[in-house]
Amino acid sequence: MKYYFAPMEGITGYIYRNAHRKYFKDIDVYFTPFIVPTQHRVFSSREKNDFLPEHNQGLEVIPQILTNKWEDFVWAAGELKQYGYQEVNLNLGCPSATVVSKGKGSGFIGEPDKLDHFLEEIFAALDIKISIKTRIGKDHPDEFSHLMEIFNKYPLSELIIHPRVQKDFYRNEPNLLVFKEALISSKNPLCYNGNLSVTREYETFIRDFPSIDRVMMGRGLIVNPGLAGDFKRGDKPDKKRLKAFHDEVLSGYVEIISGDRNVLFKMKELWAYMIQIFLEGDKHAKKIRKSQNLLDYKNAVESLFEELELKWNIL
Ligand SMILES: Cc1cc2nc3c(=O)[nH]c(=O)nc-3n(C[C@H](O)[C@H](O)[C@H](O)COP(=O)(O)O)c2cc1C
Repeated sequence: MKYYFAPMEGITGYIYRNAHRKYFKDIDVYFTPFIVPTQHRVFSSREKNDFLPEHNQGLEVIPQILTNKWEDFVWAAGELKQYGYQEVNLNLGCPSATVVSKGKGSGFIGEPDKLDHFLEEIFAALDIKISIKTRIGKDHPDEFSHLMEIFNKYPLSELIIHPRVQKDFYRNEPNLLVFKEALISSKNPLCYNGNLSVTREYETFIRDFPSIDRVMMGRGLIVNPGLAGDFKRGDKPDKKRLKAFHDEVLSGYVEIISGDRNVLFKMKELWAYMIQIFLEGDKHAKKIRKSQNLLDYKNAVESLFEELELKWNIL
């Protein structure tokens, strides 16, 4: 089984990815949060810093592109190839209103003819591997069989399916029935993504889909950065490793982000997930949320690691 770290905008940038790689070795491929090429033909400095090879040493990284203009995709993929990337990923999943209203992300799968034309152009123009990360429809799962006919026309390096529709956002259960049909109809290799957050869910999934050889995890990995090691070997990280990982992420952000407030914003977003592996974390989570400067924040985190137990040490 290959384990992919899902792209997560605002969270899985290069600081996070490098810290993760240092303390948790089980991820085969990291995907960058989406890059949005524009007609100005420049990447933002945030985007560029994220994909620069010197910021991704020793990591297997696939940059993800979000656009519905084939010319912009071709430009961005061509640039990324110059930086040494051999594969890029197209985002057909982002459900956010601002993206969808522009016909991008999961908005793009609501316009299948336009998508087909886009794919025709990019596959004709590019000499680089292209994968797709998609939802199963904009409004309804019934849309997926037609989308699959389109995907099947092109030699994707893989099709990553997050079996929800745009309107689900991240709610509701992934539609495994549609995924099962995709397994039969896809001419391209498939990767599954969605709600693989604990061993029980993973074991049920691999029992039900024994032919799948790659899975992508997002939120579950932010909650428990050691999730892939747990899936592989039942290896659950201890507090020492989690703390060292946390400290590495924090010092990375302190180095590149100016101002406590902005650093704390990033760290607090992480804690919204990480707190879930601690028993009875409410009081400590509140202290972290309320911290206004780095000193308060560090004290709150120190006392959390000292005082709280990890859920799996008790169960
Ligand atoms: C905060 C957040 C940011 C995300 N950013 C991206 C993104 O940049 N590109 C993308 O394809 N998916 C993005 N996703 C979706 C995830 O990659 C993944 O498909 C989703 O979380 C479902 O997988 P999970 O149940 O394992 O979390 C994002 C999800 C969240 C919650």
